[in-house]
Amino acid sequence: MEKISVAVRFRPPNPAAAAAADPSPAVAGDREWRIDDTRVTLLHRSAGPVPGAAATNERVYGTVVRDLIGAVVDGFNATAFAYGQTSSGKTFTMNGSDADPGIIPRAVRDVFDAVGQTDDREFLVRVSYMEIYNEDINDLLTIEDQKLQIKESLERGVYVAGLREEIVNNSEQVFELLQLGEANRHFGETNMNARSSRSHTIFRMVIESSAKNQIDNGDPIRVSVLNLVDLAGSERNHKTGTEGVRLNEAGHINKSLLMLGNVINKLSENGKQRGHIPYRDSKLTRILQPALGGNAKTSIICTAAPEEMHIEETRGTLKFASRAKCVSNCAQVNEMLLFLKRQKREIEELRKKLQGSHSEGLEQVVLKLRNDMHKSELSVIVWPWNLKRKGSYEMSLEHHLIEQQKKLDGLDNTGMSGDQFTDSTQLDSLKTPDSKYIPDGFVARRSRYSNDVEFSPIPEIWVLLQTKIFGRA
Ligand SMILES: Nc1ncnc2c1ncn2[C@@H]1O[C@H](COP(=O)(O)OP(=O)(O)OP(=O)(O)O)[C@@H](O)[C@H]1O
Repeated sequence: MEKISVAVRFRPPNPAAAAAADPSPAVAGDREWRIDDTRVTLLHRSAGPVPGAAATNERVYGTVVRDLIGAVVDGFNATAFAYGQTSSGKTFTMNGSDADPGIIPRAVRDVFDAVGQTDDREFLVRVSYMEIYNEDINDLLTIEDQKLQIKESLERGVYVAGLREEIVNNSEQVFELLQLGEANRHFGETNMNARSSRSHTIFRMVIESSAKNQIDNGDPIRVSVLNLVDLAGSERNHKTGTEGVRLNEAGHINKSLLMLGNVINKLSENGKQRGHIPYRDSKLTRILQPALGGNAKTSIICTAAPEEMHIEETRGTLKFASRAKCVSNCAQVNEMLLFLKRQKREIEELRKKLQGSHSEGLEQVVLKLRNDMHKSELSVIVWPWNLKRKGSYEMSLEHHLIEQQKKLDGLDNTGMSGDQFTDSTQLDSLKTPDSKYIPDGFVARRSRYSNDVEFSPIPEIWVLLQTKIFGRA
């Protein structure tokens, strides 16, 4: 069991947004936050200067995210997300600027650095990028608004059906995809933020790996998922001045954040008292379920605005931080030994049959093996990996299969019932590693999920023990 890591970050004062939200002259108020290493208190100005070193994205990343990346490459699931009121710096924290890149670009580079430095394993990395906008899930890597559905299966756990996943080999490819996703993402102007996120975004990297030259021994494949999440910010309509479309968006944003708060509250309660955890109350909590009390290492960066006028929102954010740091997760390396062994055995069987057989029984053998592969969801899940790993061997094997299929098609179609045989689309899917056929999520062993939470008291919200708090410059 491992507690969720929480950092609190105060952005620098933002006079423009503050003035828009409160046109009175005393924009910053008479009081200021005093920020020590693990403590935040509101003081009158007369109490003296506000301490706190400038918090760069580099520092935030190094404190609560960098370690997650090593863990993901080792096979653990991990999630990092930014939470806080509107204009408090969530997007700045996740995306950053050219001068100070945020968590996402830093994580992407570190993933590929770690992959490059791991000499004894081979890797396959896929990425996806989605947003939850007005409770609809959109794929940011495609142009249309697809309104994707959340599904659940024993093999995959909770996943988003139809989400595009791209195989990537280096950071630059990922940055191109991120750029595409950013262009499709919903932003809008409010009084408090000229470029306010109107949706929650989830950038995901799926990392598969296997020990080099060990496939014959049936070594396990590791599949882990890294989620980097930029939440939309809670907002008060009288401050943001929203109406019409923006008001409707704000309603959805606030509601889903409330649901997230409810899940965190429940998880932070005593195990015996907390009862049902309402993950299903919003798409956000459903998708983040493994990160909240489940099989993942999780870090949360709570962002806050320093102006006194935002005291209530900051208080709410600190309260959320206090609760979140009491939640325990149960992260384990995700390995898939049995499935790999089974697939390997099938392929070996096929290869031997194809080598030794010149009889008409060959067709039946091919049918059976194809049917077995079709039935095995996991063989689809590891398909891109296998294609990469065994390269030309498997491609030639497939080519052989397709040739056999064509022959059979020409000879006798009547023997191929729908559930027994693959159609031409499925044939194509086996022929090329088209991302359309790559499953969306990872394979979760649900028995490994645990909602157990260690019980510890919620501290005073002004005293966030062991929480790293970053002050302003
Ligand atoms: N630590 C920081 N250093 C410098 N500028 C910052 C920092 N944090 C935020 N800003 C600036 O403050 C403004 C608001 O930040 P940002 O858009 O990241 O807020 P947000 O929390 O994502 O808001 P929303 O919920 O409305 O999307 C931006 O102009 C951003 O560049």
